[in-house]
Amino acid sequence: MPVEEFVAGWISGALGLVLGHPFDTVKLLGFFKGMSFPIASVAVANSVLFGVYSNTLLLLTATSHQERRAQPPSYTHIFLAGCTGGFLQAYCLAPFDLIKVRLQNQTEPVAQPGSPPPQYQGPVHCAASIFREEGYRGLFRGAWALMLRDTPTVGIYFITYEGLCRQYTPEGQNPSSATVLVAGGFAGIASWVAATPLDVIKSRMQMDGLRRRVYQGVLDCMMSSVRQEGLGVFFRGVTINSARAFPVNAVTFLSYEYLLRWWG
Ligand SMILES: C[N+](C)(C)CCCC[C@H](N)C(=O)O
Repeated sequence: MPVEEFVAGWISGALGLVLGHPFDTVKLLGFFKGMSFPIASVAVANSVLFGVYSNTLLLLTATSHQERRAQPPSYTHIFLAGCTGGFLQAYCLAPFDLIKVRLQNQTEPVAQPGSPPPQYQGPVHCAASIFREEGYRGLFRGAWALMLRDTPTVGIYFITYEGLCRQYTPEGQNPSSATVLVAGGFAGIASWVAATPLDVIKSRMQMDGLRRRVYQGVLDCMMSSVRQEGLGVFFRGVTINSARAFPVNAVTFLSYEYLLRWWG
């Protein structure tokens, strides 16, 4: 199994994250709080995403990444490989994403004097507390919603990226840096716009169970959110998600492409 895609995915994910982290946390006014933990987890997830995508394409089309410019894979194969990558990365990401959401949600904009200390002291303490209070399955709270969010939307991610690259690149050539940046940025926006409805539901499921269980499952969470807040609830955060997605994914794809070219 070619491993360079996993390594390139690892590094490019980390670079993208450094850029995206302030956007990710600004929703909750915490800014650079807890940077090292997301770096590690996003790097792992991105490595799985790109590694599985590329190796699934290899299985489906029998072309390695070096051969793909000369023999471009079909969009159906790109979509299927993307969905596979999205599905498996969601599984690996689930506990890390849960911890991230729990830590971000306890961020107070201004520490209130005399207020009780935060429930979780850091990622390890958070994981241990969830395990103690909610069991092993507690670490996978919201994982279904995460898989539903990422399986189709990572397919959309790679289709958009490849489609835009092909549009602006003469046949058989490598896309220019500008093309990779723009195609990567728009791939990020397209997949995040599509992912936002389930992203909202996923985060609610992950926060559920902290005090008492409110939702029965993904569908129940969707229904009660719509009932209480209207359809607009599915677009909560779509602007900030898109603003974050452009630079993060422009840098992710640029570094991924260049690392692979550099390694041959
Ligand atoms: C599928 N979904 C839209 C959720 C993410 C796809 C892009 C992944 C990238 N690491 C990022 O964080 O933007």
